[in-house]
Amino acid sequence: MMAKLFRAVIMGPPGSGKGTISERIAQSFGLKHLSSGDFLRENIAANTEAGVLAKTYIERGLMVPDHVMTRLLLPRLEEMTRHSWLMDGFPCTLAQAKALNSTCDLDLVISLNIPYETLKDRLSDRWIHPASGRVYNMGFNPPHVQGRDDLSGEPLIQHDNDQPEALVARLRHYKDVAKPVIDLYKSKGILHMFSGTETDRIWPYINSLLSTKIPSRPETDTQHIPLP
Ligand SMILES: Nc1ccn([C@H]2C[C@H](O)[C@@H](COP(=O)(O)OP(=O)(O)OP(=O)(O)O)O2)c(=O)n1
Ligand SMILES: Nc1nc2c(ncn2[C@@H]2O[C@H](COP(=O)(O)OP(=O)(O)O)[C@@H](O)[C@H]2O)c(=O)[nH]1
Repeated sequence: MMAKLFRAVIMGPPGSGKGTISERIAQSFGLKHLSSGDFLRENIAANTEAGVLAKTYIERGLMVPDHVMTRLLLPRLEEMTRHSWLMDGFPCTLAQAKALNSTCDLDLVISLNIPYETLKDRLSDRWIHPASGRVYNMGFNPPHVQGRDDLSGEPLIQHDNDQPEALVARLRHYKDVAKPVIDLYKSKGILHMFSGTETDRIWPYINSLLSTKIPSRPETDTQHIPLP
């Protein structure tokens, strides 16, 4: 018999560790990690209609509008009816949360609450391998060779909007748009908030929460199937 499917969302401001923790969850529990940022970048690279549109916003440092995000993400989730997944970076707004609600029932929402100073330090030190989305931090998880991706050896880059000047505005925006989303999930009784300054100290709590919700690794046999 197939294990019950499990659907979760991870929320948090830029730099809060969504990507890092999502990778740990995917590894430990066999959920598929869906990253809205990676998905946007794939669509931009493939020049899809929605990708071309999304690019015009991202290039200007703006959030992609709700209707573009939902048009991109919801069909993808509908293809995932037989998978357990963890979504990172979507929903960002109440409109996105409502659209997601009409597509599927979430089991759990993780919200990361990390102090501003910590976010600032982490992001100014964040290096990314653009092709894969692999993320490094010069202190926390440095690449084996400085400035190079561990697997491909290709150069790492930094995002301009990870620098402190852009961060204050990004955080303010996150707080404004995330509040009603967090309230919605709180009212549904599925929100779990984690606070702290170190991923390694938060992780054991998330790990034990998920262990109570996902008794055995679901879909261990399908987790390596490439994304549809
Ligand atoms: N629901 C979403 C998710 C993402 N984006 C946009 C804003 C980002 O600039 C871009 C890339 O998404 P990422 O999640 O990869 O962006 P960051 O890495 O900059 O965000 P974070 O720092 O939160 O990981 O897509 C958006 O408009 N709406
Ligand atoms: N110093 C430090 N860096 C961390 C920690 N957790 C994550 N990072 C790094 O902080 C940056 C932001 O993390 P990321 O997972 O990309 O966050 P996201 O923006 O929420 O997806 C990355 O460079 C991570 O490698 C931590 O506990 N300490």
